[in-house]
Amino acid sequence: MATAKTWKIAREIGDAVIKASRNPNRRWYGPHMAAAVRAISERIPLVDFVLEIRDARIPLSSEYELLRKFSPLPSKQIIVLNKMELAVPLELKKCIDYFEERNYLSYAVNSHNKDCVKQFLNFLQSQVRELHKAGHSGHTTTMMVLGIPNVGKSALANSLHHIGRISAAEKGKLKHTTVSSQPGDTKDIMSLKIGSHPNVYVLDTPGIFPPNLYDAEICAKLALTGAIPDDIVGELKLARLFLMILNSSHEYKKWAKLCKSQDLTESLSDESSKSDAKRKRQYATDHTQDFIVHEVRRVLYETISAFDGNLEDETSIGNLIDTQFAALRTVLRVPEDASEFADLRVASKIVNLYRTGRLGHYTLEHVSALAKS
Ligand SMILES: Nc1nc2c(ncn2[C@@H]2O[C@H](COP(=O)(O)OP(=O)(O)OP(=O)(O)O)[C@@H](O)[C@H]2O)c(=O)[nH]1
Repeated sequence: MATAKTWKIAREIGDAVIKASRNPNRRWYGPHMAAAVRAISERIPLVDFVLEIRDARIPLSSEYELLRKFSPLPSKQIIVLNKMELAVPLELKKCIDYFEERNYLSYAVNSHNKDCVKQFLNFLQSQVRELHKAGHSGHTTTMMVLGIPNVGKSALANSLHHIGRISAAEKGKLKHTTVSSQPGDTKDIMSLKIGSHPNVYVLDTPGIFPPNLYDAEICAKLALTGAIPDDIVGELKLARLFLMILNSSHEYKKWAKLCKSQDLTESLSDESSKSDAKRKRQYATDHTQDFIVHEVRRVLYETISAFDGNLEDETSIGNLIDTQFAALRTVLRVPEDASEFADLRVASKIVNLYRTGRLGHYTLEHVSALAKS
């Protein structure tokens, strides 16, 4: 995953996903996906651009394989590596170079960042101008946003629509396409205007997987990044896989200063100190979440640093993860009486912290692996 190593737990997760995809009661490729594929295939010959959205953490595994099945395809196809802030910056740069060397147009973006979306919009406008110079005669340019579930298609379409250069009257009637942390929530194609003079529209589409998934390692990456519904695998396994990756990476070393600097837990418990009381007010109100993240990082750093087992060995790391789960219960304030579900609650929070980028940057596949394909 983060390295070339394939963990046993990753294979278990991948196998569970493949099994679910073939279970007639669980299959996500149901009638709604078949209908969405039909609707996309009818409209795709009419659009000027395709924006293929991928997850920057898994730039290959999040490929939208179905794209090659549609015909005719517009000549302009852009690979958009979304959630760029969650990936390792150097790996992202290598990935963009990798696509460029193979004559793919690609662009990295964070759909939640206004400046980043503005720059992307400028890039799209330049592509529209190129299209017009090349003889595109229409007054309207249409781009279709495609991708597997949960890669951020709707979030990007919304951000482009909100930031786009459209008239004040139109700004008063802004639309929203559904953004959700659950995969598969976009059900229909929706058109959003992102520019005027000339008019530019994006068509947001439902996320689609191919009917059958085969590769367990790819499926594990899709599950960890949130493309597959969590209940198929269970958050416990996902959290353990993430900790496996974290424990065998160097990311945690960035948190060394958290232990060397003042211990926030101790300082917060010292009610008599005026400055501590001030800090406590700060963290107990608006910054509770920041404080928890700080503490989670500290606990992870300390448990890894104190570990004298083999960080290359899965069974050995498994023991470390057990210790981390126990230590995280306190930090994450999992109530004592919830012991039966305590690990589940810890797991759920760890998965959430990972997916929102608060536990560091992880690119789960590297250009060296891509180069083999
Ligand atoms: N960190 C981060 N999260 C993002 C970004 N873009 C989208 N998200 C989050 O990713 C999740 C999925 O976003 P959506 O826009 O609903 O994804 P989608 O591809 O339209 O999903 P489907 O409806 O399954 O096709 C949501 O929780 C978003 O807030 C991004 O650039 N960075």
